[in-house]
Amino acid sequence: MADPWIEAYTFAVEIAKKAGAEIRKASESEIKISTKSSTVDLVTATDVRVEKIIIGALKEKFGEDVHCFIGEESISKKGACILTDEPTWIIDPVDGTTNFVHGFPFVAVSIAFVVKKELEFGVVYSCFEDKLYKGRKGQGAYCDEESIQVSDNIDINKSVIISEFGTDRTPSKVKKICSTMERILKIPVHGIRGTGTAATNMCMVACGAVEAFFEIGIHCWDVAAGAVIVQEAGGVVCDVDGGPFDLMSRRMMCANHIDIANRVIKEIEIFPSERDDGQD
Ligand SMILES: O=P(O)(O)OC[C@@]1(O)O[C@H](CO)[C@@H](O)[C@@H]1O
Ligand SMILES: [Mg+2]
Repeated sequence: MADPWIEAYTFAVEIAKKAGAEIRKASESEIKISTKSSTVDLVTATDVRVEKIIIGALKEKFGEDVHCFIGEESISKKGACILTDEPTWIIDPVDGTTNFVHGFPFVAVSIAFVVKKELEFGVVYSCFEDKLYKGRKGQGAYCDEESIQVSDNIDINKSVIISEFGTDRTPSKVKKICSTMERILKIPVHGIRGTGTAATNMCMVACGAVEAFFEIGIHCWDVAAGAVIVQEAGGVVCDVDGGPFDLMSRRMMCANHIDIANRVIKEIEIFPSERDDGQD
């Protein structure tokens, strides 16, 4: 049977690179900053413009009303993200906006494609590193054209874990995030890192640079593409309580091996987070 999504996969790689070039060009001019859910949840005109470029190119290529779209900067204006069985693009045009504003060189374009609620493929372009990560269901994961695999280290005491502080400054949440970081450090692990973009963090798991990444408070557009790439690189993706991964839950754990995931999960102090789809 012909591969129905190969053209979409190839085009996603092409448009991610074009979007990355736009981000690099925009970084050379003054960046005007606005805020969203909190004073530290930043958005710029580049986020909005790059998302329009990506969605516009996809609609031109595949037809105006053929696919559905969940984009960070368009959806957030309308509220809940409703994922149907229709072929759907899940897009974060600039993952790591704070980094983009500060010139911290980890900024990713994240494009995922979901069919019948199944992740079909994911593309993450780290545009200042000029590294293109991609993964297709059943067809492996790559960085540029090189096949990538998760780390083979299953000794937690020899692991590096990624997590983030997020953009919610509610004191009770900040306390739980910091306490979780302290508990993980004291396992002990070799270190805790964070690039400031979930998509790139997941690619660090996929290419074996770290053993695990988890975060509560991310959105579907931050992790959809990375989830495919980690799974296709031989890793596991689940909920922060060890249950099945739920794309709309705004929480995620990914790791090179279930034993590492479960060991880190023991230290996570979970706090509630509204779902992307608005369900309870
Ligand atoms: O708003 P952005 O930049 O698209 O994404 C937000 C984000 O970069 O912030 C988190 C850090 O807490 C990341 O995990 C997540 O990807
Ligand atoms: Mg973003």
